[in-house]
Amino acid sequence: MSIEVRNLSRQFGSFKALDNVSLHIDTGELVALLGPSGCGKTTLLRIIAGLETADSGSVWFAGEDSTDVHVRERQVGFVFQHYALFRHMTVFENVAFGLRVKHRSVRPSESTIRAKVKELLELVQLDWLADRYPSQLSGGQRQRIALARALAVEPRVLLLDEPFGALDAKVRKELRRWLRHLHDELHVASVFVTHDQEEALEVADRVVLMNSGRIEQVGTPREVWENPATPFVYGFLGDVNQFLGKIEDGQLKADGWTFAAPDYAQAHGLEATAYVRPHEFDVAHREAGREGIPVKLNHVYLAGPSAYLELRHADNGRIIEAQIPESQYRELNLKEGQDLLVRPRQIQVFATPSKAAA
Ligand SMILES: Nc1ncnc2c1ncn2[C@@H]1O[C@H](COP(=O)(O)OP(=O)(O)OP(=O)(O)O)[C@@H](O)[C@H]1O
Repeated sequence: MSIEVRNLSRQFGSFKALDNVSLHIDTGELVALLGPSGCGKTTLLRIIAGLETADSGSVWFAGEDSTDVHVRERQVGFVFQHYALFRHMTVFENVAFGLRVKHRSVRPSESTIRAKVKELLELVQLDWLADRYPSQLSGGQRQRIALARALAVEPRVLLLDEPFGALDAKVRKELRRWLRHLHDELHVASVFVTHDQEEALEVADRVVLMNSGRIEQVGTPREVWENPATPFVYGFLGDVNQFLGKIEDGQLKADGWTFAAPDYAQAHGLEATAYVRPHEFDVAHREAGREGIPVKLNHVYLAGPSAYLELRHADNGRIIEAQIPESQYRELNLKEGQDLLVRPRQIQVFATPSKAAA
């Protein structure tokens, strides 16, 4: 079932938690809401679920206006970060709960409930834990049971709020891959909230980047990573170097380097910033006739297949961070204190927001 939200806004007092948010999610899509703490991710998820109401805007399920449909009738399955299972119930009874509390007229028979729970436990690959209590499970197992419980009522959409937030890095990684498989099997529309960019980029079909109650960009992981639409997205998805300067004739001059800025061909004297990711620099020794930004190698940090170089601009002392393959670091025979040149391979220029708006 597709989900659509149109022009949603929500204020808490004078604080705008959501500011005119519109989004469409297709059946079968797994979408990540990604952004810093307090940007409105959970509020958006809760409004989609029907747990929270918007001040204005609408929520559509399968093309039908569901803004005023009660949470119970929306057929959504939820999983929250600290979604406590019922401690006094076995795993089996936890998963059966949503079916047992159905109104008598629609409640399945006991044998149907038992078959359904068994099937769900097999789906989350934990059927062997049916008789255990939540306290006898690991964190990852508990989250999978919470998912099985959410799925018991056959939700048409699955909403997950930081479902793996409280788990350690290794378990998180396993569970997010597993979620991806499960989602594909179920073919529902799923939305999950995360502030972990790696999690969003690895698992989701599309990523919705949120900031201060607004959507900054929606795209596939590749689109948002390769073509960040705004400075915020650039900064949020990984490390980035910034070069501040002024645009003249479609070029940004900053830190002794000329950055192409074709989007601003007509601008003159406009303040702007070039963004360069650490791995988008070529690094070379300084030689006569070779062009680049002159830097000194301050410090090298080796981490597995990559070498992280902390470089200091030779003229103004500003720090530039570069990342090169460890093999290249060895080939270049780099030593701390050496004079080097760096050349940006890929850049993006954005006008400084306040000036652009003026
Ligand atoms: N019931 C409420 N009353 C007042 N303010 C609220 C309420 N719910 C949320 N807010 C505020 O709205 C903003 C957005 O909250 P929300 O929980 O949606 O953010 P989030 O992006 O999910 O953050 P996090 O990643 O920290 O969970 C926050 O500043 C929060 O303090």
